[in-house]
Parts: sequence; structure tokens; C-alpha cells
Amino acid sequence: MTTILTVFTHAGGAGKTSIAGNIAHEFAQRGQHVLLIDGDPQSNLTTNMGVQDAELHETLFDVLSGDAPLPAPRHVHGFDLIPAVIDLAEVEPSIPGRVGGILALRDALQKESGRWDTVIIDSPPSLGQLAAACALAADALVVPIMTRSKGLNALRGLNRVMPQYHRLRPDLHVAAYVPTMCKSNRKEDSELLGIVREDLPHVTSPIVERGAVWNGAAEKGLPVTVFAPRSKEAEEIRKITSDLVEFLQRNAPERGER
Ligand SMILES: Nc1ncnc2c1ncn2[C@@H]1O[C@H](COP(=O)(O)OP(=O)(O)OP(=O)(O)O)[C@@H](O)[C@H]1O
Repeated sequence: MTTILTVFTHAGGAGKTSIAGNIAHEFAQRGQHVLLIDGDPQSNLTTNMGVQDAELHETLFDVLSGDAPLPAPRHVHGFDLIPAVIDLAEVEPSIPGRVGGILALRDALQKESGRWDTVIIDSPPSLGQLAAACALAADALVVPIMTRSKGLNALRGLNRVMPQYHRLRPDLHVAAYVPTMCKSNRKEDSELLGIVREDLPHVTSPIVERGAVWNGAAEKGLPVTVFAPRSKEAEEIRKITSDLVEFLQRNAPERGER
């Protein structure tokens, strides 16, 4: 059985791409067979994972524009990767024009059910058709929330689209909220972290804002747990992955899964 997770928020710069790539690597480190999908034409996830030479036919383009099967993935850092390139953006207008277009990625993944233990999708920072196709492909969403008022405002966007998504995928739910870019010495951040923990279920431990390791790992094209395995950043990724696994296991019986 494959668990499909989409890291989803329309707010830019919340750490979505950093979470997607690094939890994918951590799941693989724990022995899982993992597929990571870059659904964002900015292709930061692709370059963060060290792939600089991806081509359009290796991306989701044919899946989303013509119901093609999944492309053959690359193999990087112990997991499979379907990369993105900037031209993937051109698929967006064709998605709503086709019957089932918005569910094409879900269908393509279901045809390969069981090939991977976990699939992790990085969605673009928008509420457009490409982001919807990424969200609707998932069993559950992982939602980063910046611990600023901007982060809480972003939840309104999620609350606006979820009823629409539920019409097509009634079982889609949020597996975890991940507080990001926290600074413990910033009063607003501590207060907002408190509000998030009080108001939302399944909140993981936070990711603190510290640029050096995240940016250094991305520049070298490496997961943080490879770039700086003993760093606080690597420890945070391990902790978030453990929290996520626990939330998924807790949810599984309710959803009739093993
Ligand atoms: N905890 C952190 N502290 C400081 N900088 C971080 C942290 N996590 C990620 N970054 C850096 O912040 C920038 C944005 O992170 P990332 O690309 O993960 O965000 P995103 O939500 O995917 O952005 P986008 O809006 O492009 O989708 C990157 O340069 C990344 O290296």
C-alpha cells in the first residue's frame, strides 16, 4: 500500500520545498521505497536535490496534459525523483479543459499503487489548477505554517479550497501542520506557535529559522541530513518525520487502513 502526501500551502517561502525533499530523504533513510515529485515549475526541489539537467518529458507534463503514465523517475540520494522544469507551468491552462484532468496525477499514481511505500509531492505556492492536481493526488496533505500572521492568513486559503477538493476527494485530509521559520526569541512567533498548537490537530515540532544550513544544503544539491547530519536542522527533519509517521499511524485505523 502506498501513502501519497502532498506538501501544500499557497503561501510563498513557508519552507514547503525544504520539507518535501528532506522528509522524502528521511523516509528513504528509514528503509522506505520513496518517490518524490516536484510539482512546482520553479523547480527548486529538483535543483535542491542536485538535478540541474531535467527535461520536460521527465516531468508531470504528459501526465497532466494527456493522461500519460508517470515518467521514468531519476534515482537520487536513495529515492526516486520526478523532476520539474519551468516549462511545466505551460500545462496549467490545459488541466481544467479535460475530463478528469484535475485527477490525472491521482489516476497515474493509483495505476502504480504499491510500487513505492511513500510518495511525496511538492506543490506550487498557489491555489491554481496545478496546485489542485497535486493536492487531489494525495491521501493527505502536509501543511507548513510560518509562525507569522502571514502563516495564519494562509490557512484561510486552505479552508477556502478544502470544501471544493472534498467534492472530488471526500477522504482528503491534513495529516500534519508543520510550524516553520520560527524564532523562539520573537514574541509574535511564540504567541502564534501557541495559537497553532491550541487550535489545530496534528501539529509537528517546529522548524526554527536559521538560514545557513538550509541554504548551504540547497546550494550543494543535498538533503540537510547528508549536508550536515549532526546539525539542529537535520535533527528537526528527523523529529518532524517521526511526528508525521505517528500521525499517519494514528489516522490509519479511522480510514480503514493497516
Ligand atoms: N528553517 C529555515 N530557516 C531559514 N531559511 C530556510 C529554512 N527553511 C528553508 N529556508 C530557505 O528559505 C527559502 C525558501 O524555502 P523553500 O524553498 O523551502 O520554501 P517554499 O515554501 O517551497 O517556497 P516557494 O514559495 O518557492 O514554494 C530557501 O532559500 C530555503 O533554503
